[in-house]
Amino acid sequence: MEALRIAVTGAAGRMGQALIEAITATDGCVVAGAIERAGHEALGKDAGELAGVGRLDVQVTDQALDVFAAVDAVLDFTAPAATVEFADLAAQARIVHVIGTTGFTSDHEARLEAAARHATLVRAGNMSLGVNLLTALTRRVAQALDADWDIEIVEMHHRHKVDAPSGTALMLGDAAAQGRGVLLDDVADRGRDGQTGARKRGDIGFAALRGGSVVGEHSAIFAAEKERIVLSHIAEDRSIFARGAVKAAQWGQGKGPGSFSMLDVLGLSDF
Ligand SMILES: NC(=O)C1=CN([C@@H]2O[C@H](COP(=O)(O)OP(=O)(O)OC[C@H]3O[C@@H](n4cnc5c(N)ncnc54)[C@H](O)[C@@H]3O)[C@@H](O)[C@H]2O)C=CC1
Ligand SMILES: O=C(O)C1=N[C@H](C(=O)O)C[C@H](O)C1
Repeated sequence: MEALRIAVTGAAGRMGQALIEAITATDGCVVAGAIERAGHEALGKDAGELAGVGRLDVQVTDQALDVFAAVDAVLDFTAPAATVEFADLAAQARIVHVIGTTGFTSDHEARLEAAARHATLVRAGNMSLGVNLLTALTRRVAQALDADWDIEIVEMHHRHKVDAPSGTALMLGDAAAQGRGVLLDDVADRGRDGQTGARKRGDIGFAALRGGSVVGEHSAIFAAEKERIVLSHIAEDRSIFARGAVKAAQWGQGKGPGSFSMLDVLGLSDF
């Protein structure tokens, strides 16, 4: 059987390098393209050497269209404005677009939905097995409890992270809202400062901490009178996200077009 040809966008980034490593470690998958933004110092370098896995004879390029035409899937952990452009290219090339990027606005979301009419998109604010299981558990717990239980989502990440709340925190908040049968947009409290007034019953609150090299920590807290349930996940290494993304690329072959989640990939949609 032919190897699955996978390209990585943002190849020089923290996740880009973890993705190159994960692809090379997966039987039946090869790195067939590596993309960086125009002007990046990594352009022209070997993608394998950049990621510390040895020479792969794949040069980092900014010519995304050429790369997309020659691969079966692209793993994209970059930035929202870049990802919506890549989604259009993936739709043209009819390839699987695995999107790990976070921080989308509602305009970006609409563009991704449009692209999904032609492309197979697999999207998740977090691609690890553990967080997706936590997401399914959060929905179940929220379903079992009434609004006497206040829900708060707390996350901590490294000092370089540019979006807040994290994509994972929003996934957990959305799961909690679904469990409660409400829309997250109607109940989310995303920033408290000053004279906020008392907590509103039914709100889902978010708090984001930033510092050091923390890979990613998330808790969904259910707080009632005199008791609390805390569901937590701690990411110790970016390889957990990268492994999930490679699995999504494999799963997406022959599927779609459409927009899928990691819960679909992991068979947790009905958990
Ligand atoms: N869904 C998940 O499981 C995870 C998602 N993420 C998300 O992935 C994204 C990237 O995170 P990091 O790797 O930590 O960031 P990073 O800043 O280390 O890497 C991003 C890379 O994308 C490149 N890039 C930006 N615009 C580009 C363009 N137009 N074309 C090509 N490359 C471009 C940058 O030059 C950079 O090398 C963030 O949105 C983060 O939240 C991160 C970890 C796990
Ligand atoms: O930026 C990161 O690093 C991470 N981003 C994702 C998020 O926004 O939740 C996933 C993970 O927590 C790491």
